[in-house]
Amino acid sequence: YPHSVHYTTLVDRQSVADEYDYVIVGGGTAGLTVGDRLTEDSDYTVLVIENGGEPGENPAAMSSNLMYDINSEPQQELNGRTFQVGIGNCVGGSSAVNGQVFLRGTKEEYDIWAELGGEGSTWNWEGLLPYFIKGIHLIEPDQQLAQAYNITYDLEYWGQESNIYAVFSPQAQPELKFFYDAYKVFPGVDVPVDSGSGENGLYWYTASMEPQSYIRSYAKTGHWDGINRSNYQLITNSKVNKILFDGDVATGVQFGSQTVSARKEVILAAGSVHTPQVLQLSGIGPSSLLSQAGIEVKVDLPGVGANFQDHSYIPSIYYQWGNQPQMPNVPGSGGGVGGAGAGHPMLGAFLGLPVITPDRFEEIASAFETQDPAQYLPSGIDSAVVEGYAQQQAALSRAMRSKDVTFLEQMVTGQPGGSVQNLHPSSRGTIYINPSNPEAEPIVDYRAGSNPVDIDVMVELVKFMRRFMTTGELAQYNAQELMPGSQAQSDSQLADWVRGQINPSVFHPIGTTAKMPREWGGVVSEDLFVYGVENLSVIDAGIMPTTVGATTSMTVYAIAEKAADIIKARQ
Ligand SMILES: Cc1cc2nc3c(=O)[nH]c(=O)nc-3n(C[C@H](O)[C@H](O)[C@H](O)COP(=O)(O)OP(=O)(O)OC[C@H]3O[C@@H](n4cnc5c(N)ncnc54)[C@H](O)[C@@H]3O)c2cc1C
Repeated sequence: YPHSVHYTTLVDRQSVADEYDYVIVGGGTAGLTVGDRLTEDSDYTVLVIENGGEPGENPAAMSSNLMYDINSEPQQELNGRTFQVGIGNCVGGSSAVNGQVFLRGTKEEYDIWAELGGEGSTWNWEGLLPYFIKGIHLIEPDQQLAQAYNITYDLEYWGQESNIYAVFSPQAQPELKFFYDAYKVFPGVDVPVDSGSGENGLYWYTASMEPQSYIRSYAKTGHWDGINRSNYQLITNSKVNKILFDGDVATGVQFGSQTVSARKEVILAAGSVHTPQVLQLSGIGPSSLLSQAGIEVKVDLPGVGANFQDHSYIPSIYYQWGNQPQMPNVPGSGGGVGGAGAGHPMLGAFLGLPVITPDRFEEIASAFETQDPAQYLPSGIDSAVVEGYAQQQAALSRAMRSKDVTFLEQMVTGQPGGSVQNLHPSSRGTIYINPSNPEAEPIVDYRAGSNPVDIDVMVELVKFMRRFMTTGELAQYNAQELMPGSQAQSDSQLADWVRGQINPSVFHPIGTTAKMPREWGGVVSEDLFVYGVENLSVIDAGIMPTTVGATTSMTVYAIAEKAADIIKARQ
């Protein structure tokens, strides 16, 4: 693979030019994707400014030396616990340290983005699918393994051009086929032909890794290494402090004691946690916060840092078999392949609320739908943010009634029980600068469980696991629940238990610079321009107005591919 050779210029501070066409803040997943695409045209120059350094080859998931050290505020509704805010701090950003689980959401989930964007929005499934195809290169699975395990796929949903790879693991475990067979016949569970078809249910999925070597495939290997273009430059170990303006026009950025100008645009790709910080430090954000921090207000944009969402999960529900099941007679394969996702072919169940809780989904949806939208948002939050939440409430309560919007993700490990994830939390958090030390890490508050619907949904996810483990195909194995166990039977006992168990982050932060109308608390427009100023865009995970039922990196690549086309079209 040619990209193991490093060609593209890594500049040092002395050799940064005074001016580029585009200055991209953050050399992470979205930043490098867009940097690569914009410099395919040799007429345009790009400087990417990255806070972290360069990782070595094949960085391990969650390498602490490649990550920020940030902890959340204590979570009141989760018994006051605090949580690690995981984000990559290196070239490649979070794609350098993530778990490599490579998934996309369902059609309905992306269609909600268009609905929240306004009439004529192209940020729907149909408008994003070409960018999933452009952005991701699928490598077909080993055919023998595919046959034995029912690993199906459809090349219609994938491309063959990108240097970002989606690869089926070469390893196999009969235990997964055992659970596959049990899930397949569970009431309401569909089996789409491809994990990327925009449908949910039970499917085998890929990991972001290189073909053959199975090392990490990420923004650095796909969009930086081996690209020989003098118009594509990257400076590392450089933190952007703020955006520079001439009137309302963004003209460049300041990093440390240095500045650099952008002839065409400043493009923010610092991720969901730091892009709002850079905006707030530049005077774009909620005016009350900025005044508290002593920052002159350039644009009162209350949505900056609001609307913060992440997936949440319970790490483990423990079972042991009463009667040990016989495993199916399919080929297994040995170890020896490194990297997340390489350990076994990856299998998951992705299910809508009507499948999870046929008896209660309607009650939960109507309770959510009829809430006063301001009731569970931070008190005193701007009315535009409340209006945006009201719009989301309408869309998400409909989503609760659809089996095609994924609320539960259960990654199948081959062991009984396991983790359950809620992929559509209703609570909304905030990421704000610390008014007494704005340049320090921002204050991250998930506000997890602040909307009680999230506790209800998590209780139903636990009850679903119980139903799956003890009825239908699996009933004959007489599985015994060790945790939560017999102490937590009633819904209210389960609610107490989940408050002590929920982790509010699967490291998929989104929503803090949402693409929504300004009067709904949005921060960027349909063409990704920040409201109230010119020549300033955001292209990272923060623009997602609502979560999708999937890990986020593949969606970030698709967003970035689309963003690159949008930006090029305005040249
Ligand atoms: C531990 C972990 C596990 C994950 N697991 C998975 C998974 O299995 N599957 C999956 O699909 N997704 C996973 N994700 C999520 C996914 O990787 C992210 O959603 C996605 O990569 C975010 O892309 P981004 O471009 O928005 O931000 P990032 O890729 O995080 O890029 C932002 C970049 O901006 C830089 N930056 C920040 N502030 C500044 C500044 N002021 N100046 C200059 N540079 C700055 C950062 O250092 C970083 O490099 C995981 C994430 C983490 C952290």
